[in-house]
Amino acid sequence: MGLKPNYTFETFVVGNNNNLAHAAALAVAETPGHVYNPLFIYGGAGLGKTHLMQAIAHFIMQNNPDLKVLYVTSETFTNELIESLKNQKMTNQEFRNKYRNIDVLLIDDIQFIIGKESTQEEFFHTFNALYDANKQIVISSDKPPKEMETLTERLRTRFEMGLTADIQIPTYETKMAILNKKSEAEGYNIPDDVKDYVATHIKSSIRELEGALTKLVAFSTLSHQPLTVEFAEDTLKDLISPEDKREVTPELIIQIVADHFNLTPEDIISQKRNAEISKPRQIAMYLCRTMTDTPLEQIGRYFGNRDHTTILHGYRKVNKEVTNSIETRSLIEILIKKINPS
Ligand SMILES: Nc1ncnc2c1ncn2[C@@H]1O[C@H](COP(=O)(O)OP(=O)(O)OP(=O)(O)O)[C@@H](O)[C@H]1O
Repeated sequence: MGLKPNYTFETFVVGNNNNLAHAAALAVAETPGHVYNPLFIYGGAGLGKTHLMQAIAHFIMQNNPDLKVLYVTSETFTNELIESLKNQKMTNQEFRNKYRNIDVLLIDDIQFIIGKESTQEEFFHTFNALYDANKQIVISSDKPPKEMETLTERLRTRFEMGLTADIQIPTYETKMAILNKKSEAEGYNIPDDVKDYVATHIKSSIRELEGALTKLVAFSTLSHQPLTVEFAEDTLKDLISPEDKREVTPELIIQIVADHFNLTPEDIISQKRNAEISKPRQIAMYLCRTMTDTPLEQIGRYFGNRDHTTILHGYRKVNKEVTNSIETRSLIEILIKKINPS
């Protein structure tokens, strides 16, 4: 049934992004069919749904070996259903026996069956047969039942009958704990500042977090280079996607421009007209126009409710200087690097 041996509760790091899902999974594993039925776990890609589902399967198989446990992806369920309808490999009766004569059904990535009517229909009957016999059902999905648009109402209400638990994006602390656990398990020796770099820059998926760690260790071993933050920056530049970089906003630009000229953001947005302030202010306006998609009216609001024509004037003035003066050009380049360091 394709279980990964290391997808157990022991290797699963609990953080506040997944503690409800983890507690529910453990409760279900300890007393299948008696607590939350079905248990519906949802969350984004690579956040640990499969790991948790398989941990339930491992736990039950170890502690309750008489129970029949079946873990499948909804893709396998669909493919086997199609085969059975065509009477290939298995008959429809064999299909039903396989999915109904069990004590625990764990079905991963249910979102793949929801667009297909005949599969939904068959799953509906499978669900009812198991549920009526007090058998445990665990389902995972990338979104909660209420957001699954093509799901039939009768399946939606069934999915919501037990407990719905989500897994969120991990916090920095959870990511560090996962990196530590994984390094320990694999015998990696990774400096703390490198782990900190990875945990700070990989934001949305634990799969990517693990991938980054493996890549760093492999590349540093192969190239005989020490594992430093600089090495990590260079090696991981393709993995760190634009959305993982910090967002450039007018506020950030105003802050950085103010810092650069030893001013405060309040100076920049003030009505003061002396050149030491008005010049940096126009540079900030220029950078807001070129580095963000914020409309001029909105930029005006960031600059103490100035009119959009004032912003446009500031932008044009600096733009002209950028074309004509090397100093202004290099100043702008420095500021752009400070705003968007990668
Ligand atoms: N809390 C955690 N502790 C330790 N490892 C974790 C944790 N969460 C996820 N992982 C690891 O991250 C990787 C991705 O997890 P998994 O495959 O379970 O994600 P998923 O949510 O099922 O993703 P998908 O929706 O793409 O199927 C796995 O190697 C898993 O072991």
